Amino acid sequence: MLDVSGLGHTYGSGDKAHTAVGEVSFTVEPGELVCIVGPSGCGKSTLLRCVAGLLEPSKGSVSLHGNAVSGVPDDLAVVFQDYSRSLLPWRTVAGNVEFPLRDRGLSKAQRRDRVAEALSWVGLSKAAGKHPWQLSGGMQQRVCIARALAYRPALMLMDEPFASVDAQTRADLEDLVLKVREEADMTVLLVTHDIDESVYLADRVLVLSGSPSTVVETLKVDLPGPRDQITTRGSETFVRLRTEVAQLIRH
Ligand SMILES: Nc1ncnc2c1ncn2[C@@H]1O[C@H](COP(=O)(O)OP(=O)(O)OP(=O)(O)O)[C@@H](O)[C@H]1O
Repeated sequence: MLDVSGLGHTYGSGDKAHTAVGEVSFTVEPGELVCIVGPSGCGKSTLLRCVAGLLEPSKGSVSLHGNAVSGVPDDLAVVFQDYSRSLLPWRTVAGNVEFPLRDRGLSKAQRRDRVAEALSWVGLSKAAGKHPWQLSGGMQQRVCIARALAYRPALMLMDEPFASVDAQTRADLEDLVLKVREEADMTVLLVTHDIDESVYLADRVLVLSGSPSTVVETLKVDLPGPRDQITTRGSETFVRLRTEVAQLIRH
């Protein structure tokens, strides 16, 4: 579905040039959940912004369904870390989720059904009429996830989506992503700096080196489903994989 080939990005030029992403190649297959993990500042967000078409890479290419990405593709939704700046404060929760659907060629009834379905996936049906500022941080991030789901993108990109919420909410949101990904048959590419989170969520973990980043290793996560915060994280396979990722990042 997604093919990233020889992608690199340099900010600035001349003396001030800074190469954030060296050369990165990978693919994501339909239905996969792939996590990108790497040391702080290695260029994870830069890479994701290039994949999203928000930033033009200095070299290499990105293609979605075989079509070169230049500009933000229609078939893609992004969930950012900063949920408070992602939502429109003057619109209700339902209004925020509906907002991107206006250009999808859907009738009013279809839009209403999609909003109701997405809000029920994230457990926010009862908050449909509230405004973002009336919700907790975790609930606001659930609205952002619902908005992405209602859009039904071929690919959902998530940039450190749980970094700004408390530990318990983070665990709940991780499980929410695993659940809705099954229900909505989503393909997800998620960036995180949290090694445990990457192993817990992913089918494959892509480990990046320090900046200018390259792919150090791609690890297949052979953990059985459904995953569970306590038993999965306590399993021998989980501990082996998280140790492997930690060692790869350290080198
Ligand atoms: N707009 C910009 N102009 C210049 N340099 C930038 C810009 N955005 C990011 N950088 C630099 O590029 C490098 C990679 O940044 P990026 O945010 O992609 O890394 P990251 O791996 O997502 O970091 P973190 O894990 O800390 O969020 C950093 O050194 C950063 O300072």
